[in-house]
Amino acid sequence: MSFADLNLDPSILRALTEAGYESPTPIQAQSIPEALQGRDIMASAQTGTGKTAAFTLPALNLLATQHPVRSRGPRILVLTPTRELAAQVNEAARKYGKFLRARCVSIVGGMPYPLQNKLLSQPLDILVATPGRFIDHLERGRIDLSRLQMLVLDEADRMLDMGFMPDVERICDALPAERQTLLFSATLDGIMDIGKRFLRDPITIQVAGQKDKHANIEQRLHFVDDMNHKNKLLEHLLVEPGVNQAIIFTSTKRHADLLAEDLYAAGHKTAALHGDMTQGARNRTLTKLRHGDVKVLVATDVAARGIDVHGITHVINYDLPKFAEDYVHRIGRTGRANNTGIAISFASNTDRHLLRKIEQYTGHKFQPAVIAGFEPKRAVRMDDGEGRRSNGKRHGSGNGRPQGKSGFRGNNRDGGNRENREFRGNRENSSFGDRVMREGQPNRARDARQGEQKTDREVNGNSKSYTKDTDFQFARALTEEFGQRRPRSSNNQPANKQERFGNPNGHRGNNKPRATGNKSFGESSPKRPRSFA
Ligand SMILES: Nc1ncnc2c1ncn2[C@@H]1O[C@H](COP(=O)(O)OP(=O)(O)OP(=O)(O)O)[C@@H](O)[C@H]1O
Repeated sequence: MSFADLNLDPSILRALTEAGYESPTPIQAQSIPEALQGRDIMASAQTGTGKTAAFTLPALNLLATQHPVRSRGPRILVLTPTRELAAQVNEAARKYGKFLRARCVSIVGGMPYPLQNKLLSQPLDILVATPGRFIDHLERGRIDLSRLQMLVLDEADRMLDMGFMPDVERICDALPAERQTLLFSATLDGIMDIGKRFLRDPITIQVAGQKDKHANIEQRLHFVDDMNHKNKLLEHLLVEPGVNQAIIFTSTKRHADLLAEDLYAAGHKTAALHGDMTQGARNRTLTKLRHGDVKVLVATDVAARGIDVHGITHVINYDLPKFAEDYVHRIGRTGRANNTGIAISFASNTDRHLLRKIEQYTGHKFQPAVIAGFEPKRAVRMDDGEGRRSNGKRHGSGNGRPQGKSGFRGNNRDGGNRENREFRGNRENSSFGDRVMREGQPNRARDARQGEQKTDREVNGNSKSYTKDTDFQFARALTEEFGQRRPRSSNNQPANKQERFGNPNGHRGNNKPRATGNKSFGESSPKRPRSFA
């Protein structure tokens, strides 16, 4: 099938040819004809399979016909759970709607109101928004909904998880009842109820069951003894041939910052991406990732959601996600648009319950892999319902020596010959990530210091303290900011990991580069923390 068979407006076909698209992906081939018929749709497909175009193209096709009502308001509203995703959808709509001269605007939280007010006062066709900021503008009477024909709920599963459904309900109540509604999600599990509430007689389209998904992503698992082992393995993996760009996921924003700083100091073009950064900083980091100026992104779940960057060859789960759905979204940052990718997860024996949840969700059974020179010292237990045990599958050349194209310095997990290590000066006897490691382990001296732990305001004038640490707390912060939202139940878990861990240095962020001594990875010297590339 070709795009020409889909009955799309010629100006859209021209834009697709210019984008280099030859034929529709399965989700596009199935959704576009139904959407063009005016049907409401609930659709799910694997990450990276072109869901954005699956709803954007029929939405744009509406614009080829003039609306009878002459007003300025949007004809299409796309709601996304995150700001980054909104920016990406907006960009895609502009690309595909280039020859239609579609007027697309993105309105998200964290950006100044005056500019958004100005954008909303101009005539527009497609409005891409996060629910909270949309409601803000709606309540202030800044959005004219009289022409609205189509609502798209993108990443509906995530909107549900992040507690946006009450907002979505309020928005749906305000929209014309005669609209068409398209719902796209990575999974339809738990979404059916939403379909009944917000869609009219929807057709359900599911491309590949959960078990068939991600065939193009090689999923590896490495058992690790401790943080030190994890860091050595990470150092090794990042310099393996074939790594173009990588996203490393950590469980906390604080750890994302620390790991990014240390990787940067080790010579990797690294940046962090998480919800404590300003939206401007998040956008700049993503632009650098897109341009290849950032090679290693250390991110948390919310911030990295939906990132579509072609060069990402590797996803590394430095910490396993707490929710199996997040695993699927993480690994989906690689292997996009028919490419292949590698997803590597680190786990210890205490993570087995998380592994089991992921296995149940994805239908993919992990076979622990071992890289020569990086074998776990503790016996690996991969128990499942059948009592399976494994000591790990050997991965790599198996010549007994660690691999890596250059600068390997990791086969020395107990310290050993530290003179040859890169981190000298004030970082003697440490490897990158050691601070992350120290933060993750019990430390009496540090615990004793906890009472005097400083906030960032005290240290560097930044009002953010790192006491709120997980993405789910970020979701909660959004809830507090915009009212009404219902964070998922696990938000109520003991929140303050970071408070428990304390801070080994008593403070952070003095913005001074650390001495890095002989670097083996790259040449540049660190100049500042956080946005390092
Ligand atoms: N028909 C096509 N031919 C070639 N490339 C395509 C086609 N459709 C989409 N793409 C490209 O595939 C990539 C992934 O598309 P998209 O971001 O829409 O995936 P997705 O399913 O929404 O992923 P996620 O669930 O992770 O957000 C994009 O870079 C897009 O440009």
